[in-house]
Amino acid sequence: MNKSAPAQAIQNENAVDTAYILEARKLSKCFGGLRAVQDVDMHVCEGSITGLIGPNGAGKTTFFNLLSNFLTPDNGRVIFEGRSIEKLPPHHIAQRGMVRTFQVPRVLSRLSVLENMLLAAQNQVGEKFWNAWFGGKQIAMQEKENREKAKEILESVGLIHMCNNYAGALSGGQRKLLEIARALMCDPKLILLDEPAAGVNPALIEEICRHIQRWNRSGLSFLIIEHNMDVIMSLCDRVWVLAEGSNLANGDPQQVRTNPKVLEAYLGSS
Ligand SMILES: Nc1ncnc2c1ncn2[C@@H]1O[C@H](COP(=O)(O)OP(=O)(O)OP(=O)(O)O)[C@@H](O)[C@H]1O
Repeated sequence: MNKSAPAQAIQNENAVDTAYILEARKLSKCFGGLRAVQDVDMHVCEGSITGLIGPNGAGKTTFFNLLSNFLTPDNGRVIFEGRSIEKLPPHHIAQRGMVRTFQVPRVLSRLSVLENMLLAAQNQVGEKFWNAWFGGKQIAMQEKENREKAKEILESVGLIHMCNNYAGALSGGQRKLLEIARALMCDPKLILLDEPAAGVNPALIEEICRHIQRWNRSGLSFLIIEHNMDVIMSLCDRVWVLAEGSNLANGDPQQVRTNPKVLEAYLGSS
């Protein structure tokens, strides 16, 4: 894991830097006349925790939607582990190892916590599994493995005691945790987290941060949108700043925090 990899300029359209697990090149998206994301470049170094910040309406969630192809970019490329993914459907991107969460967690309220986890595993095995293993015995074996894996992950995030409860009975913070736990069922290499601390009580925020650091130590990379600057400052190696849909700045958290352009963008938006 290279925590102190220096930023390297994006060189030419086809050169791929293998130190970057994810790279966005000139990504753009308009909604009618509104340029929500405009020519945005960004990279995430392998093994890093990278932050994405900016005032409300800066284009952060739209940018996540473009990275994960929940929205089709008007222009630009998304490169994950050296290969273009901007034309792949979201579930194929997840199978390659990049998974995301949402600002408002998308848990299935009327399924149990455990069932929510098992659904994520089905996405992971996808067509490959169903095509290759049509026999009931193999499916049963796979289900047993998934169940064990789900319980292990739930245990590690402190939700195991709720595994048979409806997901709808979880608190807002616990839903965020379940969404991250569900992402782990896909054995990701990179997780995109959209505001993991929003609406979460301080004790649970600390717990979520500790989990993120623990998973990161074991090799998982993160890209995190977050308004809570304490979270960004304590977790991130590098921070990218968007304002009005464009790149404003990037650097280590301290550089970004004291950058006059960044301060102005935030103060100007209040
Ligand atoms: N589906 C959509 N249709 C039209 N406009 C949209 C759509 N999604 C986002 N926008 C607009 O694009 C701009 C960027 O929105 P986005 O949600 O990406 O910002 P954000 O930085 O994530 O904001 P916040 O921090 O408040 O969540 C906003 O002006 C928003 O109103």
